[in-house]
Amino acid sequence: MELFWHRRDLRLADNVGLAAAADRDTVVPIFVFDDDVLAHASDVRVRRLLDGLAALRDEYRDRGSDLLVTHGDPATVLPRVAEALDADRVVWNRDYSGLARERDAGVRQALHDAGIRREAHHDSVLHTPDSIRTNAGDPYSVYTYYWRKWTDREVDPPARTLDASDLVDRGELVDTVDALHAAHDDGLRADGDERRTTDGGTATVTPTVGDLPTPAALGFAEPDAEIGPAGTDAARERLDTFLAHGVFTYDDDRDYPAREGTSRISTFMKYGEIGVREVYAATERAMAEGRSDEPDGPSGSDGTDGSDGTDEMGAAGHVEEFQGQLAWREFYTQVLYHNPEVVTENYKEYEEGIDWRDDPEEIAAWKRGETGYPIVDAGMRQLREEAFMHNRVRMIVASFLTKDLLADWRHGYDHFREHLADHDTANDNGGWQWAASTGTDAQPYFRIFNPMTQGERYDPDADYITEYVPELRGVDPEVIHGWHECSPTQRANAAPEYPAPVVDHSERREEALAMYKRARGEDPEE
Ligand SMILES: Cc1cc2nc3c(=O)[nH]c(=O)nc-3n(C[C@H](O)[C@H](O)[C@H](O)COP(=O)(O)OP(=O)(O)OC[C@H]3O[C@@H](n4cnc5c(N)ncnc54)[C@H](O)[C@@H]3O)c2cc1C
Repeated sequence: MELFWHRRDLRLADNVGLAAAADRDTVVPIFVFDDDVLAHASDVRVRRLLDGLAALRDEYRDRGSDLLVTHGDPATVLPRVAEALDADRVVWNRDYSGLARERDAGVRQALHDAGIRREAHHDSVLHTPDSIRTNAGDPYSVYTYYWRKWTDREVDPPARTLDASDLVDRGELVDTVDALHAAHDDGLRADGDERRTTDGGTATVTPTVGDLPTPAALGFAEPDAEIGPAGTDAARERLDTFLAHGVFTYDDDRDYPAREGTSRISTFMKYGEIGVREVYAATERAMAEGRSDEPDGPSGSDGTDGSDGTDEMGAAGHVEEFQGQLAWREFYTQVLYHNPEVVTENYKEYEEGIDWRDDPEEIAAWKRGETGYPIVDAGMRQLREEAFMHNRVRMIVASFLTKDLLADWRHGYDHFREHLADHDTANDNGGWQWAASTGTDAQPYFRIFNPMTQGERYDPDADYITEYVPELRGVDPEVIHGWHECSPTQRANAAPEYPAPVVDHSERREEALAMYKRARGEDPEE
């Protein structure tokens, strides 16, 4: 029997490590609540994780098995459980952040010391972080070049889905765990301290069969945000709906937050409830179907003339654009893998360092969604309400924090980390450093989003804005997009509850340029 350690791969389909274990022997799956990981978690993400685990456990139960659940240091728990179950091997899928790699090295060592075989697989990306490098052998720091190689590579098909015959029967699991508990109680009588975790907590090291803790038991509260459904079925439903319709207009719609123009699969991907090979294979099928549906035969990003009613890009081109987002995810994964310090440090250093203004009141107004810049406030409120924010709006609010409020990107990253259900260290950090002009392939420092024109262009009827900012409902979109130019009386007449802009964009733009010039060691007056 093999013990499979689930982490960010809460699924039985297209799970490389799980399938490899099942190809050799029957499998017992386990999830370990690790205090070191929980120390970086948030109410939103703990709730979402528990929902994902419940869906995973139900899939095991549907197959006559169950998920073992325990709490403690994996380096202590896993050898102990593996020994108790007499498992031949402990198997997991790799995680690429610095913290995860440190933890995994500790677990590998502990298993080695206990004489237990162990095996780690690449699973969460199509192409491993080390596999795509420049011709000189360096990791890529510019996405466009990375993408060219990424898109040329062969892709593995989805790994097989486990069925009941791959799994240890639930009854057997219950008996084994009962025996473990009995042995544990003997141990408790012997030394009285067996149930304590390495950091002195009160975790139950001995696993339960499928019992999930409440957020409170893990030290977290129920979040206020409405978090969407979890699990592989929900992920597939979302993806299928998107690939049947939205993907064929992806490049036209993806920047408009009021349209359902993107897949919204990021949270499922974050928890690994759908495998990336499965997603990719589905996009390839959509691409083939899109091509065959086009009246004049295949077309792509090389272009049709649009005269036949298809848009210029062609259906396949839209699908390829969507695949490009999967490549962004892998691009940022390899950035984090090769530069684990970016979690707290600028990727791109400025000679003199950036002298951020960091005004606490302005940052607080940004967090509350009360900056008086409607598109920014709508995004910040969507984040609190849905634990999600549209990509275009993430870029706008990130630019606003760093280049209008002149606040360090780390304030924004921490806030997103707390509130986003799809928070992914690599993507979140990559997005923030891009916006702050400190990252790989970054937005040049002199390119500064104008929040009013962004709102006007991407939410012309203010549908997105008024969905999340009720104070502006019923106000003419022109007034909304011109809010910064309105007089106090006009504002009081149109939407008395909505605040005036906290800063003047034009002034702050100049200050931002000067701040970055100083950071570059240049004279801001020149
Ligand atoms: C400041 C900032 C912070 C961000 N934080 C995160 C984060 O914590 N987690 C996260 O998954 N994405 C993050 N993104 C990227 C992007 O905003 C989200 O992936 C996207 O909005 C998710 O919606 P979707 O699934 O509908 O995307 P779609 O447009 O349907 O894209 C499909 C998938 O591709 C990936 N993807 C799309 N855009 C990007 C991107 N720019 N970078 C990396 N991967 C991408 C995601 O896995 C996404 O689910 C951030 C972007 C910015 C600017």
